Amino acid sequence: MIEARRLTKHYGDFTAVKEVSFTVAAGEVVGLLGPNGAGKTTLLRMLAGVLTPSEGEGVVDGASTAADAFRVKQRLGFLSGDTALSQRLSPREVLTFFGQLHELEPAHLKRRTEELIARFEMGPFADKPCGTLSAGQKQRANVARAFLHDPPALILDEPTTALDVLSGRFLLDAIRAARDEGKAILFSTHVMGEVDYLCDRVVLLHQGEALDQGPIPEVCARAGVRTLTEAFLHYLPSRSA
Ligand SMILES: Nc1ncnc2c1ncn2[C@@H]1O[C@H](COP(=O)(O)OP(=O)(O)OP(=O)(O)O)[C@@H](O)[C@H]1O
Repeated sequence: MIEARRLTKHYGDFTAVKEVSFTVAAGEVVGLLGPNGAGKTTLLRMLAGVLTPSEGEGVVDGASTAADAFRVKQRLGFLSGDTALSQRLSPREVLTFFGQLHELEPAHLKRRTEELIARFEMGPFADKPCGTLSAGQKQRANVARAFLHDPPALILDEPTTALDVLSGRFLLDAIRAARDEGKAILFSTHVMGEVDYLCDRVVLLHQGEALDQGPIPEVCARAGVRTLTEAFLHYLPSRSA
């Protein structure tokens, strides 16, 4: 459903992502893990079709990010780390605006907007200008926007950023529910607890390279350790030199 095929990104002489390949199947949550600067955002932006790879390609639901970026945007919900909501519009207006861009039928869009406002507990602030909302409230609106057109694939860049423990848990449960509906979900994080709670498989990224990938027990077993944090530490000394 989501596929990275030898994705590579050079910024001048610097290689931010190097020949990374993996897949995310329908009904699966894959965690992209890596320390600051590992290349997670760069990789996710290439897969979402908003950043052109230097080499390789991304595929979402059969559509190539290079050849068919429009279809990729139809089939994908993308939560970007730097999404800025219009300061003057309310979350309800933002959802309506993006639903119109996705050409959702008006009655369906209205129902879907109400459903997401209820599901993400946005009622108390749904009609306030986004410029007046807290970071966590804005993040809920952004997540609702990614879910709006009910895409079969979701790419979420550090979705729990700015959320308190309760809101974060609430979002992780929403991701699980989406997985159970058969969606393919790829999300990035450096919070290992989220990964244990949510992920069927992980991709460990460091300095632009995939160190290992697979189900958590297998990744840990290959590194000869018990936790993902230890798995990272196992690989890092030889790479950071
Ligand atoms: N436009 C750019 N020009 C040059 N270098 C860039 C650019 N964008 C990102 N980089 C570099 O590429 C590397 C990977 O950045 P990226 O934002 O993908 O990492 P990340 O894993 O998402 O980090 P974080 O967890 O801190 O958000 C970093 O060294 C960053 O400085």
